[in-house]
Amino acid sequence: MSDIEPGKSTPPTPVLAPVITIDGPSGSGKGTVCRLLAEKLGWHLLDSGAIYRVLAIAAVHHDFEPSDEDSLVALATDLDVEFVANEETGLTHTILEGEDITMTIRTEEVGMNASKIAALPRVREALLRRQRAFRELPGLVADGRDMGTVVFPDAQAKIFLTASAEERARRRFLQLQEKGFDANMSTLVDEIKDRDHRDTNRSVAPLKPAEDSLFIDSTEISIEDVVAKVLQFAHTKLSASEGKADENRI
Ligand SMILES: Nc1ncnc2c1ncn2[C@@H]1O[C@H](COP(=O)(O)OP(=O)(O)OP(=O)(O)O)[C@@H](O)[C@H]1O
Ligand SMILES: Nc1ccn([C@H]2C[C@H](O)[C@@H](COP(=O)(O)O)O2)c(=O)n1
Repeated sequence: MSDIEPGKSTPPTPVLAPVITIDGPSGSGKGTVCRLLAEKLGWHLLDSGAIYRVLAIAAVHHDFEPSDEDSLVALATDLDVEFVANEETGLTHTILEGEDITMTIRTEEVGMNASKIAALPRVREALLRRQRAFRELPGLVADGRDMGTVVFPDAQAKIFLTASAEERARRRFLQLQEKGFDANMSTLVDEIKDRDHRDTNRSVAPLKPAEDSLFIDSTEISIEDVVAKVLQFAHTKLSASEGKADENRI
């Protein structure tokens, strides 16, 4: 027997927004490339690293140890965070428990703490729904470590973006100098390698390329060329997936 009552039409199937994922290690350019891509396409943007960073700051505010999984899961579940776009500055402000933490979330120290709590399986689980809620029409560009492997395994186009540790440290060095901070190249290389090791070797959702991803090494490629490569790949994949959807409809 059919579930549909006579005279009533079939309810429309909800349309899942398309997703482009860019995963990769710290400083490979994911954030920059995702932002440019989202602007070009007019799509939403998920900076998943920012969520782990906010949680790391909240943990310090609440005096929780990075190993206190129960407390961190509770904090992650009810995390009081807002990402507010400022049209004038073009900046997205991060507001945690009413406090603007936009300037503090980008430090290496916060990145390292985020990497530590991100290794806890139940913390990752608690943040899944929050990340998936960013998937809205017309589409989403998602930046992180496990976007293509765990959070959006059905993404239409997956990219793994990397660069040598030395080049990533050099980029971070320039970024810090621009902001007027002191930095030391060899310390930055060590910190980057340390974070890579933790993110790659954790038991849950480790940093690795999804099997169906395009691998780009940006060590010697400009930002503009990386964006062009990603756009070309995404167009091909999105056209193919639209074609498949049409076939299934016939
Ligand atoms: N291909 C590139 N060539 C030169 N500089 C680049 C390239 N890609 C990114 N950069 C620069 O490197 C710095 C780091 O880039 P970005 O913040 O996008 O990296 P990320 O992968 O998002 O890092 P994180 O994961 O730590 O947030 C920025 O200053 C950016 O302008
Ligand atoms: N999808 C993600 C995003 C981030 N993390 C963790 C690991 C990173 O070292 C840290 C900070 O991320 P960044 O802002 O530098 O991209 O957060 C993760 O495990 N999974």
